[in-house]
Amino acid sequence: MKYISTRGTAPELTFQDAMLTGLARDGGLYVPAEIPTLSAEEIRALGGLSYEETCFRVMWPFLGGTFTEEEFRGCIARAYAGFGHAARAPLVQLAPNHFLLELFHGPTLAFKDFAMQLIGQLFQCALSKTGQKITIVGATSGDTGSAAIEAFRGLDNVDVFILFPHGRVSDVQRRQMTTPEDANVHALAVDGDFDTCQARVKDMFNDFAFRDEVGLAGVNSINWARVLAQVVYYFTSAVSLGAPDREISFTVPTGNFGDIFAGYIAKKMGLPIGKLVVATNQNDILHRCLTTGEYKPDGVVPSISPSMDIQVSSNFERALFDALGRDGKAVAQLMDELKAGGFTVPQGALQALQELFTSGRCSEEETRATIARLRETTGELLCPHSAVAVKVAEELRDPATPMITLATAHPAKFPDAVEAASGIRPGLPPRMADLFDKEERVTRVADDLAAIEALVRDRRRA
Ligand SMILES: Cc1ncc(COP(=O)(O)O)c(C=O)c1O
Ligand SMILES: N[C@@H](CCOP(=O)(O)O)C(=O)O
Repeated sequence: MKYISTRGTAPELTFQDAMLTGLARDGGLYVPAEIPTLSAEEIRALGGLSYEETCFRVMWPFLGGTFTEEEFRGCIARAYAGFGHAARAPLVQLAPNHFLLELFHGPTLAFKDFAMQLIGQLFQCALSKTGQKITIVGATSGDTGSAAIEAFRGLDNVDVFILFPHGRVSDVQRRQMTTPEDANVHALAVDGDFDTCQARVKDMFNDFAFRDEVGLAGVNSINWARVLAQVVYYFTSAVSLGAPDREISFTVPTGNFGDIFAGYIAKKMGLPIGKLVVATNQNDILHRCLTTGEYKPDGVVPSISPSMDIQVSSNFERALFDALGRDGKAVAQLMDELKAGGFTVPQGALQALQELFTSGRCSEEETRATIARLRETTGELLCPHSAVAVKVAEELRDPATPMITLATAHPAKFPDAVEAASGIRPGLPPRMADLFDKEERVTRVADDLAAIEALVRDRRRA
């Protein structure tokens, strides 16, 4: 199994190297050269299996011998042992043929834990063999950062630097990143928005001298292993509703396009997915692009679903690569145009994307109203991101096809927004009860690549 870059000129890598490398050296993202498939019989056989066993069967064909079966099973077992629900990703019914996939029972209460807990284990397993020491840099709009810190804190051979937009994450999200005491984790509050943070992370990867000096690695969804681990819950949930013998649709609250791209991979692997619905908040660049073909970022507007406040959506590049017939040169050209302000998706590629993805947008008012209405009618208290998706799913779903809407975070991560909408203030689980009593440790940084690199050099342990 080989991994290739979406821009076509970086070296082909194994799964392990793609995982430890993060961004490709030509600025692209790694994808498998070919997508392995599961037959209808193999998918049917997933019925009734544990989350962990499904995880093994779905991911194993992508690993290409990087880990032994025993090592990989051990990583999976350790990754999900700490989840607060026996099913790991339980489904609850909202309405006839409309289901919510609760992805917030992991240690940091967001869907990021599914991939981050697992790649934390996979990194440790790989690094213990190579003896390498690495520096992880990550950008977050709130959830990736805390999940990464939780997965990698306390490790001797890994330093972690998380860039988050100053003043634009919830208090719970910020404290999850700033209160761990471990010496190997560093929360950096950047003057800017998430796009600024992600751009600086990519700049660090594109500065080869720095990259090689500090042994840079990435745990954002630019890392293929992150996306792959998120494919699993599409299988567990669809199979529990009758796949492969009936078609299932999904609605995904979308920002960096990683989670919905995992759904697309599940479909390519053979899972019969009907609609894949991209749900955006008022930062609706993906909805506009899928409707008109124009991709022109015009500034992030803060919303009550802050983790989706993104305009430069990393994984869209992976979807474009396939829609453009895997033409790395064409992708590189569009990405150059993006740097200069924006691009127009060529007609054929747009049509290919529109055949795969449907999209919708949910306003702030609609998000609040959906939180309140769902609480009243179903008892389910949604986080604002999940509410965006529920609203869009309600509008776009076909009543005859089961729709699974992804609930990506626990409402207690956004207590102010949820309380303002529903009158109910969601509480954190008892294990996090002291979050607001702990001391915060955070460094405020300007949007200045040289200064950020200097800080990383200075703080990482020799
Ligand atoms: C709670 C929540 N929902 C949705 C999203 C969007 O997911 P993606 O960036 O994979 O599109 C994010 C951020 O990634 C998030 O943290
Ligand atoms: N919403 C994310 C943004 C980063 O996404 P990633 O999936 O690329 O790590 C966050 O919460 O940080």
